[in-house]
Amino acid sequence: MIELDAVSYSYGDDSVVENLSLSVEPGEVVGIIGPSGVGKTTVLRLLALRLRPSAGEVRLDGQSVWDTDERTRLSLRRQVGMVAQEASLFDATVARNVEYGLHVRKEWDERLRDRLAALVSSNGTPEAVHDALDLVELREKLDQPARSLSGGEAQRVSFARAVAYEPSHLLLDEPTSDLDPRNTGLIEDAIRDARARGIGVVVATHDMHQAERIADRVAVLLGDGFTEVGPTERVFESPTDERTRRFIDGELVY
Ligand SMILES: Nc1ncnc2c1ncn2[C@@H]1O[C@H](COP(=O)(O)OP(=O)(O)OP(=O)(O)O)[C@@H](O)[C@H]1O
Repeated sequence: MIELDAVSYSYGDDSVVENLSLSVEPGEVVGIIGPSGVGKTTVLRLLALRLRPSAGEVRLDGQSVWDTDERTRLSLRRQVGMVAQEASLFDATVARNVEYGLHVRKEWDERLRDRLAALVSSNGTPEAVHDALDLVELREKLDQPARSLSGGEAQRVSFARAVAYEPSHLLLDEPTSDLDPRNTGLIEDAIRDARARGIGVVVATHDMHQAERIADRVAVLLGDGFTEVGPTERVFESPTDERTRRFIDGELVY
């Protein structure tokens, strides 16, 4: 479980979020919804253990991440996968791109090296790569150069790369913002599959309908903090906070 406990963050003197608390359990999808520029990416980077909060505590499985030494923190960080808003694939095949996540782990983790050796299938591509590409329905593109993919396919490969090394948590920043309905549906299905595998998923989105479709719980980020965190249906149907209600009803314009 990842927990933010009364966390604040500032870029220089500019405070972005204050006193945020949120926990993400294995096997649940949490939606972070809020208008553009409110700080959703910042919250994801705090959850990804990449930004050190200016106040408060970030814990992974009960361990206070910023109170450990750097080596421990790096190993904790490798348990958390993050997919940025823009797909950033390198100029190689789809399979090599997905394998990349495995190699990063492999360098640092001897146990995974052994496991990978056992998993390599007959054509030399680790089974985890096939499996991850199946999740986004792109196995047939294994040998295709990544540069030849459509935008939607590239997003799906980025997703596959992040799940390939089986993170305990997966953080997705606007995963479908530029995608057509079919690619959006495929990514949303892959999110549900990741949840079924026990991964704790966080999706930052300004698309409230998407949050309604896929999130078990939502955290509504307005101003410098969460106005409300709770089960999706309850928050959408009967928000307890007046600002949440106005945001959901489209009355709050940013
Ligand atoms: N590296 C940075 N240095 C200074 N300010 C930053 C930096 N990154 C983000 N900000 C500012 O912090 C605020 C929150 O940004 P953030 O990217 O977290 O918002 P967001 O909700 O993810 O936005 P969007 O939905 O448009 O991606 C913005 O005002 C942004 O300009």
